Amino acid sequence: MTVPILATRSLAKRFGGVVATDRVDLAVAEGELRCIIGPNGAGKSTLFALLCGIYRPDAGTIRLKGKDVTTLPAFRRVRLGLGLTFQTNRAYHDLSVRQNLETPLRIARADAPKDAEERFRYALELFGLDPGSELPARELPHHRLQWLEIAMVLAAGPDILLLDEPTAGMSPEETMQTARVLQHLNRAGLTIVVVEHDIAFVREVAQSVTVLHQGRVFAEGSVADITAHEDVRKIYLGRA
Ligand SMILES: Nc1ncnc2c1ncn2[C@@H]1O[C@H](COP(=O)(O)OP(=O)(O)OP(=O)(O)O)[C@@H](O)[C@H]1O
Repeated sequence: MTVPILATRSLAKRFGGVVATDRVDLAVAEGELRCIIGPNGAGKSTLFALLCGIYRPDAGTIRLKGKDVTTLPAFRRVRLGLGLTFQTNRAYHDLSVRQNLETPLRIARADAPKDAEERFRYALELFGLDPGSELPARELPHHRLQWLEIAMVLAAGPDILLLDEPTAGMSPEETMQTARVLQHLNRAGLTIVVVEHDIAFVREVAQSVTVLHQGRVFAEGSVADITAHEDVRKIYLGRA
């Protein structure tokens, strides 16, 4: 089997007496589009923070492109090819769209994948973002600001995109458009992992889904498998 681009082994994180992440094994193959879902308090945000390097795990390991990154801070993981977007938008609101995009382009990774630039241009086109726009980012509507942030991350040439609830605060139409763009980018070769609440979005994009519940991997499979899974339905209804 080829080495997964992102993998965890027995990953665990507790906060006092609360086990937020409990022996999580995750293996994301190159080229995959994986959604990580789960009901409130399932441990999604904690897992995301562990994968980014914001939290240090209490136990277990994280490998990125085969390299053990468990103790590496976020910026070192980004240099290795992890592209990150958070729930709070990180674009510079006082800078123009052009300036926001130029900054990450200047610091693009020297060993970025060869088609990274092409993917970035493709994303701009799909999102309808003009890289020469002098409009201050703060004047963009919320969904376009989120798209700008994804484009900024792509400008740096990641091998894998890790997104935390990218459609939070978007209308159903904006959510579906975001889903379609991520699908296109995935078909263009980008590996994408999305932590997401919105089931309609997950149905639209995911090839594979990991369901967390009480910090553990509760179920894993295709969208069809997961949506038909009786116990998954129960945990969403709070009955498991
Ligand atoms: N910093 C923290 N201190 C204490 N407990 C925490 C902390 N962060 C998370 N937890 C607890 O860990 C568990 C998992 O929380 P987490 O936020 O990761 O879940 P989630 O799936 O992202 O939930 P939501 O969908 O509501 O955001 C919860 O019981 C939560 O209360």
